[in-house]
Amino acid sequence: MTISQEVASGIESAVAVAPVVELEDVTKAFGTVQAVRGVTLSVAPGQVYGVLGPNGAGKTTLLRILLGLVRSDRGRVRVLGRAPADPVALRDIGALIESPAFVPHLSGRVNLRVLARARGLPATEVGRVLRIVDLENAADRRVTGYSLGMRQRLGVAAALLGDPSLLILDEPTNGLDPEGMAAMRTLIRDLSRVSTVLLSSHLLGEVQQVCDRVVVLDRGRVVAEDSVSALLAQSGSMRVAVWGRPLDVAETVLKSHPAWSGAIRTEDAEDPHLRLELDQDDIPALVRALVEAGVDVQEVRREHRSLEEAFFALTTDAGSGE
Ligand SMILES: Nc1ncnc2c1ncn2[C@@H]1O[C@H](COP(=O)(O)OP(=O)(O)OP(=O)(O)O)[C@@H](O)[C@H]1O
Repeated sequence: MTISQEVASGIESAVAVAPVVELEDVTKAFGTVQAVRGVTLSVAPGQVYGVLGPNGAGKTTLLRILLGLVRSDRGRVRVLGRAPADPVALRDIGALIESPAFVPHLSGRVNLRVLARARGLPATEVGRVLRIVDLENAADRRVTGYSLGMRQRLGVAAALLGDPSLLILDEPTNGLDPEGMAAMRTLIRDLSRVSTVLLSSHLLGEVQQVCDRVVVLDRGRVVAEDSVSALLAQSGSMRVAVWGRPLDVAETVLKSHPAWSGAIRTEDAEDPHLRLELDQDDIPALVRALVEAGVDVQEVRREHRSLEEAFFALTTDAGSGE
């Protein structure tokens, strides 16, 4: 490789990995309320990135900072390599923040046309985004007759006008029924093939299913920032269910071991077994101890904690230090 080729490929890879969103020590207070406290994170291109946290955690404030709707008090914010509200960056960002506002007595299509025209986009854009969100059949009906799910999809369609490379969606599944949620989830995954998606949610199951990476906020602070799988893996203990005979002996063995003394026998008479939390992956040691005590181990089942449990562990731990 010549030096110029090396430089070119270096530039290419630098561009390829340049974060879409970068926050460094970002803080925002509203009077005495510290909405966002020292948040640092980075969103890579093509990711579905979740901003997760309970009510009041600072999720919406964070998204509003990215869009330049709120100014941070401190810290560095870069969106698509530019400052928030930079017109060049804004042209390449689609956003759905809180409930989308549409003219209710106009059709979905006309609402989108108005928005497209205001942004100098061709009318063909409207057909394109309606197809993506699967609203073509309802496009000529008045928005007032739309279900909440349809309105949310219309909101996403509006955000998609101009084919942005970054989509910011605030609670996109909020208020939707399970069917609407599933449709939105599929849509978000589809969209992530062409755009980076940053979404906020307090619905952990949703985030677990749709996001590649998440930041967990609690009272404005980052309590975790990682891939969903890593967050689940590192979230401490896992739960294990043990079937063995005689179960009394198995119970005595486990209860006499300091790390496993929390084992409990299930109430289920039809399917008696023991359940316990393990601090680390010490299933082999547990099986060995049981076998050495003469227990026939029939089954040991590992139950992964959900992101929900991991999340509550994180936010509870964070709160206990205050
Ligand atoms: N414009 C504002 N003026 C005063 N306080 C605000 C303002 N915006 C947000 N806050 C406060 O900042 C904190 C974080 O609010 P934010 O809306 O960002 O949280 P959230 O995680 O999006 O919560 P939710 O899930 O309830 O929407 C809250 O205590 C909220 O009351």
